[in-house]
Amino acid sequence: MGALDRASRAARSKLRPLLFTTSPISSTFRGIPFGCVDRSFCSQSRQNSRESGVDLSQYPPERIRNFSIIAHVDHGKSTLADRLLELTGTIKRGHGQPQYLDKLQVERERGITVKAQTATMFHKHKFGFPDASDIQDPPNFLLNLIDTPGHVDFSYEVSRSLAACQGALLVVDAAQGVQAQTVANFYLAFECNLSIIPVINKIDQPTADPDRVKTQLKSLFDLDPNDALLTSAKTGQGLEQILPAVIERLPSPPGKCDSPLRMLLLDSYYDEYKGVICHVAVVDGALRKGDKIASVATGQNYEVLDVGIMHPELTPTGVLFTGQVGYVVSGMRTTKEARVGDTLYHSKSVVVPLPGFKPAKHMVFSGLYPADGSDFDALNHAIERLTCNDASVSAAKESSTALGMGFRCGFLGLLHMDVFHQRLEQEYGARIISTIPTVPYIFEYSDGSKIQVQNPASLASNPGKRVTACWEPSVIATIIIPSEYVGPVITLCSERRGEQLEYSFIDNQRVLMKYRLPLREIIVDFYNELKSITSGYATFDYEDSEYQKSDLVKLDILLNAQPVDAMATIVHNLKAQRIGRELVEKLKKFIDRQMFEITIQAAIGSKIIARESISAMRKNVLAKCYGGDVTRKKKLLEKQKEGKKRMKRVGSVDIPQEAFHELLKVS
Ligand SMILES: Nc1nc2c(ncn2[C@@H]2O[C@H](COP(=O)(O)OP(=O)(O)OP(=O)(O)O)[C@@H](O)[C@H]2O)c(=O)[nH]1
Repeated sequence: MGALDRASRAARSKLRPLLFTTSPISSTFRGIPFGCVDRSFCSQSRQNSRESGVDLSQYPPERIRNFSIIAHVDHGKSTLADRLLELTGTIKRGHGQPQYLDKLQVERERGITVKAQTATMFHKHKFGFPDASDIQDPPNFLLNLIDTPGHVDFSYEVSRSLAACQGALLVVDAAQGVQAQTVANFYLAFECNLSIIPVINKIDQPTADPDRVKTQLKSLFDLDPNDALLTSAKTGQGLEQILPAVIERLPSPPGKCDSPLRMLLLDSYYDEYKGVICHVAVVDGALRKGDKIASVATGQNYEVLDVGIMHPELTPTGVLFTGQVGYVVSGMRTTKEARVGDTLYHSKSVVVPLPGFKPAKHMVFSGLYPADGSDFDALNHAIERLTCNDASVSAAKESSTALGMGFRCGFLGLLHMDVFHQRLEQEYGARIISTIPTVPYIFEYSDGSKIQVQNPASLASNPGKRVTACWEPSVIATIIIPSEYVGPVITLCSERRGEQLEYSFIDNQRVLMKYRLPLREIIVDFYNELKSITSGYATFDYEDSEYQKSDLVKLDILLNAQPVDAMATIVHNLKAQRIGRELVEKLKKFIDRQMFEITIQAAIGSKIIARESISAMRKNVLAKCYGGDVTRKKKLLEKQKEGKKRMKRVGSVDIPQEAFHELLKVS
């Protein structure tokens, strides 16, 4: 029985009372007039809770709802978040910037969310409050919305966001229906015991079929079809139901106002002026500017220099109370201090640490080197800063004979790796060379010792020791496709050494298949190929599974008979010949002719399995520049010099940056 089945069974047996809280008003605050809850809580804090006109003392836990928006990629999370921010007046209608919470350049360029973003909204909720004065009063609810990424590589962001929430809007595209990441995200929320409100979005589309989606929600998750809200984030239809449903169906945060402070560190990023800015959820107690706080993880003490909410920009409030989500600046300067999942508390108090988060599991490793060796310090600085905002990346220093000093980095997937590279270049101006991505293999030697290999180069022949066995990580992949594409998908999975575990219809048109696949086989190009053979209709998600015994070999690339450690890779024996040939051909295409002949070889141990050569020639950039203009000649020579900077000299051979990039694409 697969993990999904287990979770599904669990869902069916114990979910019902948990998820379908359909009563209009939760008894915790039914009939409590606004402003009358826990007066002592309000009065003790009023003096310093108004830094920017926002009085957080008006929002005890009963008046707070923390919720995430989760969905498959492109089902409309960020657009829906925009509409909710507009509805509550948090941002102006027609602010001219769609997907407001997708702030990173990489998110805007790729049209995907990669970082979860929190925004605090204030909302006046009238329904169910018999006290008429309540309606006259200012907004009576504080809502923290967390927009999450949809792509499988960023599910760590999703699971961290869910830890700060008590509920989630599960958004499903009315035309596409439930997709692979809808399933994955549902179970993430389910495991966190969140209450779920199903939202069927994009009902304005001509092909929308909300009834079919309701049937899927019922059959897959046992969600009551009557609980689903029908919306269009594009036209605004049905949106007015969302916030009342959030307030009435989701529980308030459970913390204790009069207990010592405990804050969960959710996320952080580095700001040039303020240092590290931490996003926190206040689980118990209250935090004020000037307080002395300590970290459970590092034992270090800090003074709170600034504290506030994301509304949606940083808005100082001077205080955060139980159940609220906001930011804290406390003079932390490095990532090593701001540990995601850490518990922060008042220095002199004694607290039980919060459970924190499971450490991120790195699925893909690759070497990152400065394109120009002298930029190592700059790259070091950039990685240090960026890992502060993306705690799921690991980075350890390593050195390569070919590329000099660099880092071995661990990522959650290939898209994650790609996005990290792009952010390094865009946000920090770093120019990098990355080596062929690899997965963490396990090798056993004749003396019985076992090692995990994250860098193929480190698998150097070990004198006196022979490799006796090896294992590779596998995943359980969930693929949802229209039934007419079943044949090609089965062929693709078999070519990738997959083993079918499940085949079932989720409605009368679509099939859900589960495969066990070696992780190595899906990290490069599997998703693209799957999309192309199913005309874009397939959706795919995976969870890691156990290690499986495998027949692996180290494939070396040699330039002029010298092995290039940065180009070594570990492959399955059966595929070694083809991959070796492809790597050699790619390199031949990208390496320019030089003053001497270059031989490129692929080898397993001492056996050469593929060979190409590039004949000698000096590239004369001035060849077509007949006669006269000396400035034009100078310009061409300058350009050539600039181009050379982007080359990496390995032995005596200059290799352009693109050659390394191209090698990443060989599977
Ligand atoms: N027709 C229609 N299009 C919508 C609706 N909501 C969102 N879209 C469009 O769907 C596309 C994806 O929307 P996003 O809000 O970026 O989706 P997302 O789920 O946040 O995407 P990721 O963050 O990449 O997972 C955009 O082109 C939106 O304009 C809707 O209700 N109707």
